[in-house]
Amino acid sequence: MRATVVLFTADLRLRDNPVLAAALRAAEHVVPLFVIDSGIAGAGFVTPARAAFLADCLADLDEGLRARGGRLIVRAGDVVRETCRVAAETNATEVHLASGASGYAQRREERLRSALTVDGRSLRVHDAVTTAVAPGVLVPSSGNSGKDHYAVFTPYHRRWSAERLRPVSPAPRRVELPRVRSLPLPGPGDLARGPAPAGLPKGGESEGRRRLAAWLRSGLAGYAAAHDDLAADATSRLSSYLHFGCLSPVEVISRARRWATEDEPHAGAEAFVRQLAWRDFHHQVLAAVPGAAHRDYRTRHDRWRTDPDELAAWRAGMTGYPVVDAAMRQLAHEGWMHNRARMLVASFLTKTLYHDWREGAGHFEGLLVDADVADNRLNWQWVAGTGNDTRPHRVLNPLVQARRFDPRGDYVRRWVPELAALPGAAVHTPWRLDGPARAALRYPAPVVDLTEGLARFRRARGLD
Ligand SMILES: Cc1cc2nc3c(=O)[nH]c(=O)nc-3n(C[C@H](O)[C@H](O)[C@H](O)COP(=O)(O)OP(=O)(O)OC[C@H]3O[C@@H](n4cnc5c(N)ncnc54)[C@H](O)[C@@H]3O)c2cc1C
Repeated sequence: MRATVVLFTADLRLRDNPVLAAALRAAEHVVPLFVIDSGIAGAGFVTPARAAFLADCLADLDEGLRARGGRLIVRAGDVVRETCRVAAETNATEVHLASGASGYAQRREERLRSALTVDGRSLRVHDAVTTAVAPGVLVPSSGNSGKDHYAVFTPYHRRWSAERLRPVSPAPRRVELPRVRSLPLPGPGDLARGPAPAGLPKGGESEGRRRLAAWLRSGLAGYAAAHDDLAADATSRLSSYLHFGCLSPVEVISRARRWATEDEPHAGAEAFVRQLAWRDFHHQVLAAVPGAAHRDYRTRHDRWRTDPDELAAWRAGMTGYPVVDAAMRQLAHEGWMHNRARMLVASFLTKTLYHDWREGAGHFEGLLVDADVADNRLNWQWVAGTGNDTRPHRVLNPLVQARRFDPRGDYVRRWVPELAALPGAAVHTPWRLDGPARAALRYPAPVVDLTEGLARFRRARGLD
């Protein structure tokens, strides 16, 4: 019987997975393979939070495959060597893989293609698996964008919105496997050392689908009005499920759009789908400019400050600016942070303190479950003004942001217990308390004066 291999990467799902569907069409026997990739672990990308989430994803995928007559085959080591080995052991003629945007994913694809060709096998790469619209599909005809990608979101979004998405496909009924050796399914401790954050969500396709259904039922309607409200926690929290591919972006978008037309055109669905366009936007930028993971996309000739104490205070949520500290503590506790909070802590680090965006991106990657090279690195660059923001020098004032997006102070009180007794918006300005009340809080004084920070940034960028 003919066999083919599916190499699962950032597409850990059975439903609406074009990679798996194509492999099943191509051969009677399919080997669903996951390689615990020494290259990814070696790059420090498998943190305790992501290891715990990934272990859940693999267990759920295995369960789904077993219910269909198969199971997940697990190997460990160099991803190319192990994949070729499995293909040889099972006499597979083809390997199927989802395309990826990062430099690592692009190199993996090239290496795999050459190694398989040497063995007389072929690699089939599938697009629109990890993104809704594949990088390179939408290319600007002219203007202030790159040649092979859009550098500005608004025109990209216009084209993206008009794009017809492929139809959503169901999970396969049966997956038949040839005889093949597998390692046991890894637990979190086999993938990374150290404890995962206490507030970590469960990973996997089943959990992702439960959350998507609940979100469409009772979250989406209020999204446009409430998504920026820090205390309301009114966003989908689907990012980690999308990052690991437990959910298909095509399916999420299609269901949100269908929900909107059933319930008449809806601002909530539109605003939500727009955020998913941002995701594709960053992926197409990174696919065209993989070096933007490490280098300025648009240099501003910054000579970033280094101050280890300031950086440590920012990381620990001890800057003396309550909304910044609340967000940094939420990150440490949950492995997730609200988008508005990500923007304001990133602006605080890169503009008010004027530290290198790579410091912040690296810290986020150490803790975020949804940490994604494209979304993390390019959002950091967007906020730092070295990326695709059309207003690269804007600075978010944490006090103004706090009053606007946490007007009653509930978000801060939830995450900064030292300040829990301060009422209403007074929680945002603890430095205004008189001496003894202030000292009793055991909460640090601000690490920087906002006016001075702003002036320093403007001087550094040559704006004054
Ligand atoms: C400095 C910084 C770093 C970030 N790092 C990441 C990251 O590593 N991984 C990641 O998935 N997102 C990242 N984001 C984007 C965004 O903050 C998260 O996707 C969002 O907070 C996830 O919560 P949610 O699923 O509830 O989002 P929702 O508001 O429900 O949005 C729905 C989905 O749209 C996508 N999305 C939303 N906003 C953005 C955005 N600005 N850019 C790209 N995609 C977006 C996500 O997939 C998200 O799940 C970052 C943003 C900033 C400012």
